[in-house]
Amino acid sequence: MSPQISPSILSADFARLAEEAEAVRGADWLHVDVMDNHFVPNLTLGLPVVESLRKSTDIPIDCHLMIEDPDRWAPQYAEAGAGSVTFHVEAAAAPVRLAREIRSLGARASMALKPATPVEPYEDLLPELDMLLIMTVEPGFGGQSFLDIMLPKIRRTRQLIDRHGLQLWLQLDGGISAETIERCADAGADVFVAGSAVYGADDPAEAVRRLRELAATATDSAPWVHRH
Ligand SMILES: O=C(CO)[C@H](O)[C@H](O)COP(=O)(O)O
Ligand SMILES: [Fe+2]
Repeated sequence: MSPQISPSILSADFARLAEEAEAVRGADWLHVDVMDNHFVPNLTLGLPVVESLRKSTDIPIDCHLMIEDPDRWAPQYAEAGAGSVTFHVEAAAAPVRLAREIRSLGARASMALKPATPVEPYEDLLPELDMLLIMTVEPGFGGQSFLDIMLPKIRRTRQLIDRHGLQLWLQLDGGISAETIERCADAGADVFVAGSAVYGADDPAEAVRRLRELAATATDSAPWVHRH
């Protein structure tokens, strides 16, 4: 799959969200970070904002739920019209049931792993998912530095996906920029969240194009691509 970019509105102006969505026209997704001040030490926004954003942009919404009790809340984000709903496995009581429920409501089901959560225990769950999110910072805040120590996990996950012949997307979130995206694409990721690197740029739409181009160039020369 050619690389996709999902700008994170965590780094946007929350008082002008519709305009901020327009500023990244051409992006594949709009990444919305929902934080509850329990699962992570920060508080952002919730369902009403997602419902409003959905009506004010054509860009599909990629909801990243950093909340406790996603089993209760995640389906409501699918019902609110999010195109993709990501829950954290560390918070989910029944991840398989939850992924199936999200899918049954018409959204893509995605599961996130914090940096210290290994992928291997979840190998058998992967067919239930449309996307796996590997956090490349500790969740909670934008603008943190990319954790290079995640690269081996990204490579191992790509190998697992390929070994099982799965179509699920591999998303990274945290510290993705023009400086880091190439090594991430080379390691096997194909969906990239970028907050500060996009909304901190003079021209956010141009920043999205440049990130996509850098990832595509790195992917073209990555050995894993040719195994398909
Ligand atoms: O989930 C997140 C933080 O928990 C954000 O999506 C992420 O941090 C994006 O911001 P940046 O690209 O600036 O790191
Ligand atoms: Fe996020």
